[in-house]
Amino acid sequence: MLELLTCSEMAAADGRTIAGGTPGIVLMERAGQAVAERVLARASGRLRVAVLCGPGNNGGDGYVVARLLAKSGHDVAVHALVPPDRLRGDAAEAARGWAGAVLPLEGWTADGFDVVVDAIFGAGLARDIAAPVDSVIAAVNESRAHVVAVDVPSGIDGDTGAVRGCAVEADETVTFARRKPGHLLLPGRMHCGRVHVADIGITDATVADLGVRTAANAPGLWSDMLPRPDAAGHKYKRGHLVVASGGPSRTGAARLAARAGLRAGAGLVTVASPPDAVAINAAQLTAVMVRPVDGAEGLADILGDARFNALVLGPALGVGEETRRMVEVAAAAQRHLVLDADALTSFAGNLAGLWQMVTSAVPSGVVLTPHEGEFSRLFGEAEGVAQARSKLERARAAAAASGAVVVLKGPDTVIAAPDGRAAINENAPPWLATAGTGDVLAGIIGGLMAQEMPAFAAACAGVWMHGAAAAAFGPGLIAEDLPEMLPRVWRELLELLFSTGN
Ligand SMILES: NC(=O)C1=CN([C@@H]2O[C@H](COP(=O)(O)OP(=O)(O)OC[C@H]3O[C@@H](n4cnc5c(N)ncnc54)[C@H](O)[C@@H]3O)[C@@H](O)[C@H]2O)[C@@H](O)CC1
Ligand SMILES: [K+]
Repeated sequence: MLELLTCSEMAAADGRTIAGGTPGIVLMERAGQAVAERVLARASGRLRVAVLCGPGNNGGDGYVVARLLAKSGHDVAVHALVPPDRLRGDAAEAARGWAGAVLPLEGWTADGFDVVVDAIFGAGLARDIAAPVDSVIAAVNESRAHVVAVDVPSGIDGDTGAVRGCAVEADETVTFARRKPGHLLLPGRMHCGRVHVADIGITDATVADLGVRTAANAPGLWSDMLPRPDAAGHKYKRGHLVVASGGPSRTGAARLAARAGLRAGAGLVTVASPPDAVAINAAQLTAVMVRPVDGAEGLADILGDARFNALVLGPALGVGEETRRMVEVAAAAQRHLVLDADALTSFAGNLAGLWQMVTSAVPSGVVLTPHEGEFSRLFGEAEGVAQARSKLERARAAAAASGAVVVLKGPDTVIAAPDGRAAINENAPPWLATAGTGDVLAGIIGGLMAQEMPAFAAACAGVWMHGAAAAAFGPGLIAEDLPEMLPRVWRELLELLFSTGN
């Protein structure tokens, strides 16, 4: 159930289900039933419900909801954007099932309603909201009624999560078959409230046949690729991660990443330190080792030892030629690579160089972990990025343009692979946005890759574990706390794996 369907994939799933013998009106009836159940679940007495219906099938769902709630004894008012005789197909049929009055949507006010059912626009939203719907949405958002959105809050683009002009702020959203990207991407996610997924009879096989490439990031996506504790395990079998440190005044970021890599399960972790920063690093490291490594040449020397199988390059490493050469050396040596921060910025405006570096590292896999600023410096000019309609599409275009797995960070981090797979993360609490947490993320992903977890799976798992660690700690978190929460996250993950028999 982790797949996320675009509006056109959802339409295809509807179409195939209808072609398979389930009439569209039956799907609409089930959709309306699921929404009505959410409203009824809250009812302790007679509710005054406003059902706001648009001109398409989302409005059709609304008429079904209205009929079912009235039948259950609630006081229902239908307000519609167009008169029922202007509806077509299933929506027209659903409207015929509503015996009550249909009042205009224009000028609707929230007075006295306990519940608003938002069935104005769903997957068919095609342009920005204009008058008169804009003032109705404003009235919905100002009202104290409980707002239940059908499929998506009206005004939210289901594919991108964008607000088209203005959008309903729902308390609950009932969607069908699977969630859509717009339920997870910001700002859409903030408008949905709690999201329920209702089964309307679209089978798993129908969804599987669509070849969906987008998923919500959760353990089910990658748990079978997680490194497992092995009784016969040996630290040398769990990889040796190298994290490059900046100069004497810029060493903290590498140590954060290194500790996170160790907690993520890498067998050994070494901080590769400029010689003049070795004393500083050594004074603050215990389980993590430190080794003097002088720039790209020094790195090439130590990579003669095949046991150093994964590297994190970038946190506070410095922007420029030397950093770029270090990245190129590591890529040419075909090590698993996580590139963050300064390593990314060192390739700004040099997409061709980035591509060349990534392709020389193949098949080891390269993961890039830019935040928005680094992303635009790196990929602003890349094919498909400027035209992309959403964060999801931008990350996907960047992965295709670079050949690397791209982790585009933020409250709705998107992880995209060059082959088109993508995942949207949703477990990051707001307090994760604090200094140094990006270094920790790079370290976790590097630690998983050191254990030979494939790049896309390691990136997805790393992002999820990072969010779970922050959620487990709670507010007040600083970056140093994150690695210390990983044992708890591991325990929960492993319990989950054993309980599901994976
Ligand atoms: N058989 C199906 O395909 C099913 C569809 N379902 C519902 O159908 C919805 C999709 O229905 P539709 O494709 O008819 O799309 P919508 O009902 O979301 O809206 C399409 C209509 O709105 C108009 N419109 C779009 N943007 C507008 C704007 N900014 N201002 C004014 N008018 C605008 C369009 O011209 C069109 O008339 C789903 O969200 C879901 O609620 C469910 O009933 C389940 C089954
Ligand atoms: K809606």
